[in-house]
Amino acid sequence: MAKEASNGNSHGTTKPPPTPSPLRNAKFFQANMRILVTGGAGFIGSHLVDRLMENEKNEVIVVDNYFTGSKDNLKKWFGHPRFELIRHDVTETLLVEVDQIYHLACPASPIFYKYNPVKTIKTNVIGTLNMLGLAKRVGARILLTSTSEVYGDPLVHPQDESYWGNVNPIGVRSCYDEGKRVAETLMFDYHRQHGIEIRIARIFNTYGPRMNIDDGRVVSNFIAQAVRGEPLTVQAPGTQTRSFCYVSDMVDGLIRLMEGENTGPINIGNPGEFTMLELAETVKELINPDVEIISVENTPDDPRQRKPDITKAKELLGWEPKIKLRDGLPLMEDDFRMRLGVPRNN
Ligand SMILES: NC(=O)c1ccc[n+]([C@@H]2O[C@H](COP(=O)([O-])OP(=O)(O)OC[C@H]3O[C@@H](n4cnc5c(N)ncnc54)[C@H](O)[C@@H]3O)[C@@H](O)[C@H]2O)c1
Ligand SMILES: O=C(O)[C@H]1O[C@H](OP(=O)(O)OP(=O)(O)OC[C@H]2O[C@@H](n3ccc(=O)[nH]c3=O)[C@H](O)[C@@H]2O)[C@H](O)[C@@H](O)[C@@H]1O
Repeated sequence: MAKEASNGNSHGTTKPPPTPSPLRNAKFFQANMRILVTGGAGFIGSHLVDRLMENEKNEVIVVDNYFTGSKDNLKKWFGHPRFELIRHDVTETLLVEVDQIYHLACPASPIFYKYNPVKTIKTNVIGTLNMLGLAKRVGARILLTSTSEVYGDPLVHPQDESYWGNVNPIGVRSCYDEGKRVAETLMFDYHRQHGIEIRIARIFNTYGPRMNIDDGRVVSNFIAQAVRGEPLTVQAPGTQTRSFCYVSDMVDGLIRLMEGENTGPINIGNPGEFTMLELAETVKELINPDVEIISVENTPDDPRQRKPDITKAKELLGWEPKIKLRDGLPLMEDDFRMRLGVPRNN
């Protein structure tokens, strides 16, 4: 029986997890860890798959509907005997036999999650329900990639995991932030009611190679604009802050959370905090000093400040980010220049 450590968030009596498949004790049992990654063709998911595939004991199954992800992100694994890719929408049930589930499937960029808000909420609620049902049937441990958006426009700064948030339930971002809040609730209800082993990561703004060029998120926008020689569009007022985590640090944090004994929720992010104006100035200085910085209209309910308190991640996972923004941006620039076909001048 797997031990489930409490971290103070796991209220009430917890049932033991369901018995894993009898194959686990079979004579010819193959010791590989079968890992499902939903949303594995996306930005963070594909980097996670790369890291999981480095371990020869892992078999990785990706399911994705390619709404914002792309097969291109995974092409180096096509044909690999430990890798499988399935076109599937998580709002439909899925029958696979796995030991762990990293549940990432959900559009993450505001322009994409607002494009079809009803589908976004279905993905968060029905998709998470389906993955929890799968975890229950096969006795798998499941990790949800939740978000700092569960804190809404936070009135507490920096945000620690005990803060319940300040979220507009009927706004244009609600399909995503309220959707993730329900997904977290479902995770804890399955944990308490059915003994499922759960892990919840609250991810703060993550950036790195493979983000969609027209993704709409701020780091990818600014880098694409700087590489193309276009003005950097700072949405007003520009004093709003974010904290940016490089994707390799994020993947490391997610794997530590999955492998550790704490349910979470645990903030995973880089506490270095920047205004959007500071970010634009840094991108301009590092990538293209000739570009202009302009102010453009913002979207409703944009959080005014965001910075993770990562005390819990440090203490419980022994994790903290290693890559500073000034070191991460040039790594992303290389990838964007290659995909945009714009070489460096020097
Ligand atoms: N990148 C960030 O800054 C950030 C911050 C907080 C939380 N997160 C969370 O991390 C996860 C991954 O984010 P990302 O930045 O890699 O985004 P992404 O858009 O690149 O990846 C999401 C993936 O999920 C797939 N997907 C979407 N809906 C699906 C559905 N119904 N069925 C199957 N697949 C579906 C997409 O096609 C895509 O491949 C998301 O759950 C997101 O909410 C990301
Ligand atoms: O980390 C998180 O929890 C969340 O962060 C982001 O949401 P957001 O912070 O709004 O991301 P961006 O769209 O990159 O916006 C960041 C800031 O940059 C500003 N911005 C964006 C784009 C742009 O061109 N210019 C610009 O100034 C926005 O107004 C906002 O204040 C992600 O897109 C969510 O998926 C994720 O869950």
